[in-house]
Amino acid sequence: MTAKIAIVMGSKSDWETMAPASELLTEFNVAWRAEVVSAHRTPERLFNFARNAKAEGISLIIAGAGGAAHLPGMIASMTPLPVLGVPVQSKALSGLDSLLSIVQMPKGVAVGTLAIGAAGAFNAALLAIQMLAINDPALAEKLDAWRAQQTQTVLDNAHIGQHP
Ligand SMILES: Nc1c(C(=O)O)ncn1[C@@H]1O[C@H](COP(=O)(O)O)[C@@H](O)[C@H]1O
Repeated sequence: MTAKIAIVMGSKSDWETMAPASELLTEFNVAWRAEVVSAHRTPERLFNFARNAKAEGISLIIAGAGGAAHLPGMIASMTPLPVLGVPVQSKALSGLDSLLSIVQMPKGVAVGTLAIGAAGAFNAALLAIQMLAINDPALAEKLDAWRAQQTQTVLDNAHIGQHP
């Protein structure tokens, strides 16, 4: 099965952050593939990946990077596919550097930026599923069920305490 979603990251050390995206996609049976692509360390690999992603059947790219996180923006500059950027938490600046370098794109090249860390990666996958569901009724039905279940879980645990 050809991957619909590509999850790319600047370093193997980002996988712990990005893995929740792959887990949610698997839960929804959306085909994905994950790989390390670094704008800084492997610029030619970045170029090849971004230039070929659409022809390879990818619909959407989730790109995570930390620190001087130029990866999502550089991919977005070379492909018409939507790119969702995940700021990976950095040691020196706790991910604020990653967030700002992903979110502050120049007008005309878009990256949809998620929250810092694993929750951002998870939500990137959720957004990707929501986008694919627009033209996939079976996926939309699964998504509705997933959301209803999430709401029910919160309601079941809504009572925190009382006195008397
Ligand atoms: N931000 C980027 C890019 C890039 O944007 O091209 N390539 C690697 N990195 C980031 O460097 C951090 C440290 O990487 P190492 O753990 O390999 O030293 C990672 O969070 C990675 O995303």
